[in-house]
This record gives sequence, C-alpha cells and structure tokens, in this order.
Amino acid sequence: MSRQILDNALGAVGNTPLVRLDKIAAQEGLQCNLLGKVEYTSAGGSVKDRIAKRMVEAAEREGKLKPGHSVVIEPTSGNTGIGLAMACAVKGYSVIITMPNKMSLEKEAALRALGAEVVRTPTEAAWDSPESHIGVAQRLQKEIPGGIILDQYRNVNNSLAHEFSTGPEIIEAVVGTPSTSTKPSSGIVDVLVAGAGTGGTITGLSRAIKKAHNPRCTVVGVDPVGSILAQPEGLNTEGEGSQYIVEGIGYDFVPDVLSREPGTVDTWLKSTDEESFEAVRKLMRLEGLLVGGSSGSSLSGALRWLKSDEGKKIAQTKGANVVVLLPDGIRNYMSKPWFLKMALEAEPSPLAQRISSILQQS
Ligand SMILES: C=C(NCc1c(COP(=O)(O)O)cnc(C)c1O)C(=O)O
Repeated sequence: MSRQILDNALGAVGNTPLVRLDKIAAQEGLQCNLLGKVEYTSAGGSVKDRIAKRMVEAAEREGKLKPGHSVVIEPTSGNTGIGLAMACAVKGYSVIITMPNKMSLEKEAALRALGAEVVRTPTEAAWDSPESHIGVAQRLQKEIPGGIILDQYRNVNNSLAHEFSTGPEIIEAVVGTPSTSTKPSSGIVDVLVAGAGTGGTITGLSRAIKKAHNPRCTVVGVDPVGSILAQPEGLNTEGEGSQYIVEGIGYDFVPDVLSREPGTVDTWLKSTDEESFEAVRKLMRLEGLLVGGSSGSSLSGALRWLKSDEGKKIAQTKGANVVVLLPDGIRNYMSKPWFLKMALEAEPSPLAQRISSILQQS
C-alpha cells in the first residue's frame, strides 16, 4: 500500500504491523512468541478507523447517507468518532460526536480539527439515561434533519470490519512469516488477547481466526474492574461500578456486537489501571511502542493469562504465537496525568545522575 498513490486518507486505514515483543517476552521468561498488533499506525490512529470506514461505506451503499444532507451522529469514547470524522471529512458529511467527559482532550481536539462538532456528556450517566453519550446522540438524531446514528454498538459492520480486515492481516502475517531456528513459529495463531469496549474487535477476530484458520485458538478477553462485560458475571462483582481511567474498554451494558456465543471469548480477565499503565511503560521502554492505555490492559491481561494454569503450557511452548491487540497510541493521551507521571516523574536513571553531575561541575 505504501508504494502506490492512494485516492484519499481512507486508503491508509488498517494494514498495520504485527510486531515481535521479544524483550518483554524475555523479561517474562516466555518461550512462546509475543506479538503486538500495532493499530496506532492506521490513518486515524486507532483500530476503530476500520469500523468507521466500513460503517460509512455500507451506509452509502444502502442509500442511507446523502452528501450535503446527512449528518452523522455517533456516541463514542473517541476513536470511533475520529475514524468517522476522518471519513466524513473525506466524503463531505457533517458529523456530531457525543463523548463522555472522562475522555481525553486530545481526542476532542483531533475530532474538532477534523471538523466534527463535539458534545461532552457526564461519564457517570448510565448508558440508557437521556444524559448519556448514547441518550444525547439519540435526542440529536431525532431533532436534526438528516441525522443518522451508524451505531457501533449494534452495527454488524463493526465486527465484520475485524473479521474481514484485522483478522486476515494477523493470520497472513503469522502464516507468511517462516519459522527459523532463532525465531521458531508454529505458523498459526495459538492465542489472541484483546480488550473489549463494543466487543467488535474481539468478536470479529475470534470469528476470523476460529472459522478460517485455527478453531483451537484461545481467545482471551480483557475487561476493566468496574465494567460488566466479563463472563462469568461473578468476575464483575469486585469493584462493580467503580470508575477507571483507561479509555475505550469496558461498559455498564453488553453491546449487541459483543457475541456471547460459546467459543467466541474462551476466557475473560479483569484489568486494573495500575497494571495497564505499567504494561504501557514496558511497551514504550522495552519495545519502543508509543501505545495508549488500553494496549497496556491487553498486554497485562496476556501476561497474567500466560502465568495462569490455563496459559502456562503455551507460555513455555517454543514457536507458539500469542497475539495481543494494541488498539491506539499515546497521541490520544499526551496531557493525561497518568502519562505525564510515567514520562516525566520517573526515578532519575544512573545516566541522568551522571549528566547532572557533569553539568554541575563549573
Ligand atoms: C468504543 C470505542 N473504542 C473502542 C476501543 C477499544 C475496544 O474496541 P472494541 O472493538 O470497541 O471492543 C480498545 N481500546 C481503545 C483505545 C478503544 O477506543 C470508541 O472509540 O467509541
């Protein structure tokens, strides 16, 4: 793709790299391959570009979007909104985004820069209350001529985008990369680990991998403490309803696109902000990957699963491939206290101490 002229920015959605996380794997004593799907390299900066592009193009094919008339309205934690705003900028639709107050200023700035109107809503509002980002979007859709909610929480094109783009990219990379003596590979995706917000990513990836590639792949879902997506429900009792800082994953309802069919998500883990941000630090410091908070949630879930009774066999299997979905990048969170603390308040390294002692000498 990078060696041809693209019609517009939407041509640069997806086709993201699958990157070895060898230093983290070594630090954790893993024999398996730990592979990160780095979604921040997509044109809009996240995995959600894919569903935004597919939902808009499907709505156009179905005659639901009319240039110069339609106003796309979407409730979002930000990234789907950015993908939609990018698509609407290219295609000439107006767009209104409703987004909870918790979400970063960086996402709001990107949305506004792309031409979207942004309406903030109370983070604590229940999903089905008129004050929530979903409730406000529905009210605006009723009142604004040409208003249409493409609805990532119900739209089949959400999970289909991952079943037919993200999934095949992962499979092709794993199958197409030869096994060598120094980098052995089973040639299949043995484990997939992903967080869940709408659940479209994990549902689509599970279907892509289990239907067309490896029906025995273990799919691990990561759900923040405070959210209710994990199964069995008993996992959600501790800390139910508590607020968490990581953006993009977890909800107080189960979106339609998150399949509850047996065999879609084989096991769920609960994640905390603390372990998520520690995992972000590892991805930055050890692997040079400038990822966002939910990438840390996925990695911390993967590392915890690999230490569990269920995962330890794979952990010690040379050539087994464990794929971790890394949904977005630090661009969305640069002014967030959790990141500034990590980046600017770290303990001075021995090198930093050496530098200051040199420079203090008159
Ligand atoms: C639901 C939205 N985002 C999902 C998301 C997810 C979860 O992806 P899902 O496919 O929605 O489950 C993980 N990480 C980040 C940073 C995300 O933005 C949204 O942007 O509206």
